[in-house]
Amino acid sequence: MNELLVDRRDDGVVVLTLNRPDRRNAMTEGMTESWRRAIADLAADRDVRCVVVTGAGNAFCSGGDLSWLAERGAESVPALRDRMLGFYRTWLAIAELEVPTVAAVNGAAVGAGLCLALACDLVYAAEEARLLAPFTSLGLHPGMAATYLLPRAAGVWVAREMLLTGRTLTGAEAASVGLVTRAFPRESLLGEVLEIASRTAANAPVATRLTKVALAGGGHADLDAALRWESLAQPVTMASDDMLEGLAAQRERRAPRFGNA
Ligand SMILES: C/C=C/C(=O)SCCNC(=O)CCNC(=O)[C@H](O)C(C)(C)COP(=O)(O)OP(=O)(O)OC[C@H]1O[C@@H](n2cnc3c(N)ncnc32)[C@H](O)[C@@H]1OP(=O)(O)O
Repeated sequence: MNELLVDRRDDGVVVLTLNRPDRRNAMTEGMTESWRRAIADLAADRDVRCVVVTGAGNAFCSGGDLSWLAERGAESVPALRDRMLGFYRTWLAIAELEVPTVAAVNGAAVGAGLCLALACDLVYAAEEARLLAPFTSLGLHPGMAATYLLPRAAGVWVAREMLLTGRTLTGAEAASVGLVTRAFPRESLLGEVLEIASRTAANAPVATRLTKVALAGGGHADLDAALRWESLAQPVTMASDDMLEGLAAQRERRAPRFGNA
């Protein structure tokens, strides 16, 4: 079975579906390798406008495959360090894509699976989805940038509760504390996300890529850095045909027809 499904839609949206529903889409080495190739392909493809990540079946992703952890073998700490760094970097390469990325958290998002969702630019969850990061109850230090991604998304108090006590949030609770962008009823989640992704994909590609890059990682560190970036990036878009097309479309009350990235 293909553990990662890649669906390229006509509107420039690509849907990546983690596909091990019987194991709640737990990450294996095979899935990780498929992910590495898929992200590299997307990074090189100028026709891609937006990437959606979701899970097959009733879960988003249950994190690292527990059977791999249980059968850890005799690997040394330095060897495990290299392996884990490679694992984290492969999955979090989604954060390096220049196009907007959207997580559709259709069900449980656990540990590294939750971090994968939080590495996306927008995160929408099913209201009843369970979101948790139970590393320490498994005897593990958090990984997959959990100690960075959770406080950044939800603030220190919620992040500490999730990482120290193992608190589980529903999708609705996660939306109310700002851990995710918004929650939808499970049955309408994917439709809503595809609609949002399609709208995002219809915006001017260069302006969208530059905006995504500016916002990645939480935005610029200070006012001056933001002004310096914007005073370079905004003129790039002012000089583009896309801006003329956007203005004409607004004037003529029609949808814009933008060029390629
Ligand atoms: C380096 C990375 C570290 C981390 O990511 S730490 C976090 C590790 N992940 C977890 O601790 C999650 C463990 N799983 C769960 O808590 C639950 O599952 C869920 C909340 C995700 C879903 O619950 P439900 O829908 O009730 O499913 P179910 O009956 O618990 O599981 C169905 C089958 O899926 C297997 N499974 C679930 N998660 C994993 C996993 N992470 N790795 C390997 N297998 C998993 C189960 O064992 C079971 O299997 P069977 O049907 O044979 O009993």
